[in-house]
Amino acid sequence: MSEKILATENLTVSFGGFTALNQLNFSMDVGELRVVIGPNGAGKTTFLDVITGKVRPTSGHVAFKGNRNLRKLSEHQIARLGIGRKFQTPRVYLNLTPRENLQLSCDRPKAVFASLFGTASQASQRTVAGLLETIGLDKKADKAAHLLSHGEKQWLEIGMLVAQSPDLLLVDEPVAGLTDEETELTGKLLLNLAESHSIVVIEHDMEFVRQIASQVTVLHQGTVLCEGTMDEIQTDPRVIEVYLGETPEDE
Ligand SMILES: Nc1ncnc2c1ncn2[C@@H]1O[C@H](COP(=O)(O)OP(=O)(O)OP(=O)(O)O)[C@@H](O)[C@H]1O
Repeated sequence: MSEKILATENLTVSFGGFTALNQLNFSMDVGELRVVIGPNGAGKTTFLDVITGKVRPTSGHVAFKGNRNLRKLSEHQIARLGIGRKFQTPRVYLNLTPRENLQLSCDRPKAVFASLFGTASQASQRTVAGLLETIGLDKKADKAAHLLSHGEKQWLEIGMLVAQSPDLLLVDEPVAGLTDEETELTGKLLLNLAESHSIVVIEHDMEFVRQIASQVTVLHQGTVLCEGTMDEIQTDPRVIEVYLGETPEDE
């Protein structure tokens, strides 16, 4: 049996009387890139919130690398176990350069001191140089981050997450507000990272989902409606019905 990086078991989250996640069972293998889609309010963000410890499950479990005891851990402790999350809006230090942002993310908090005093180790300098190339910002490495486009800031933040060597990357709507060209480059970046990371991507842009996804999970009313390849889910009558009789591209 293949090793699971992430598994949820009958995961339920209720906010007062409202059930945002309802007995959700989900699992993915180590090294997998999984895209999670679903109509507005399906529970996608809550799903990420409960994995990262921001929201506590009302019942059920989240297991990360086989560890079912996440419930007792703080958000910070869960992050340190190896889960990195990319929020929709980039959170980079705008007055620092991409190189400095990445240096700060490598091996915190030691790197804060090292990068402030210009003494980053050769190993961390090499890691940063490699990351700058991976995220396509090597030519803009030493310009202030506020001069970057929205897409470039998104890539920088993805690079900052990768600098912390997470085992699992959670990426929430990475192409919202990006140009078509930036969207395509983001897809290439995620596919490149997927060669060495396990990644969950939440996304609405169906063309982008088709570009990156081999396996798609459709959430609806807090539970898994179906899973499969993009071709399988796009022709699944349940998915078509959930998207109110429209094709998922219209979402
Ligand atoms: N803290 C909260 N208190 C009450 N209800 C909440 C809370 N957080 C989320 N919800 C509700 O839970 C449901 C699922 O929300 P969630 O944000 O997870 O959906 P989503 O699939 O990410 O939607 P979208 O695509 O619109 O971002 C929504 O109806 C939302 O209003």
